Amino acid sequence: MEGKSEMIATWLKKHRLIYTGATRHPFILNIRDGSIDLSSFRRWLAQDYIFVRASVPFVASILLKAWKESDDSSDMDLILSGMAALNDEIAWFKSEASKWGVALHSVVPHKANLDYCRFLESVMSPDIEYAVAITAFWAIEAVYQESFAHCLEDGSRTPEELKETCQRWGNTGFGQFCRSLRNIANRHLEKASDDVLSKAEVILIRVLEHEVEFWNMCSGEI
Ligand SMILES: Cc1ncc(CN)c(N)n1
Repeated sequence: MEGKSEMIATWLKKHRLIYTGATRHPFILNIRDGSIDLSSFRRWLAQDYIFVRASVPFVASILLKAWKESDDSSDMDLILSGMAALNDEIAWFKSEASKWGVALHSVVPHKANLDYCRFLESVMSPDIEYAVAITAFWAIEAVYQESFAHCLEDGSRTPEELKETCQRWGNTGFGQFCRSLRNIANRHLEKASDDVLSKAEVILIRVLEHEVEFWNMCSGEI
């Protein structure tokens, strides 16, 4: 096995194609170039609300794993701040939905969303090691950070009414949060057995696949 000190960088190089597929999906490129169909945006808003609610027990399970398995108490502080961010996110979705005329209580989850939520639930199992689960958490957050930050870069023509959404995940504070998660994941992967490393690599690929399917669903492609 090659050097274990920056496993995430090694895997991102190896799986660059799917990573780019998740972070530069047409749904995001259409926000960035201003051609997004607003019915796709509404679909995203409704479906992502369901996903964010399912993320709460997922992040809680990681908090529990950190408490049991981590040698560094600052891991818990970071994960707890991620929980607090989810609380804000849920409130934001509610107010954004009322702005866009989306009735959140009557949203039916699409298959890609159900599959992704089911996957989250599988990672909550106590059998899944902390290093594996934190790798999944990092990947889930990093895809949104990289995607929405791209919509705010110089040269983007993101519609004014979508800029707040892009800021939510594309801001530098969230970027720092993702870097800290990545550092924690790397630190635990460095000490992990080859068996755990293989599981973490597979989980990373699964997250990226689910993210692509999620964007496809929002674009109305499935
Ligand atoms: C599908 C998806 N992936 C990631 C995130 C960022 N928490 C999200 N809100 N939704």
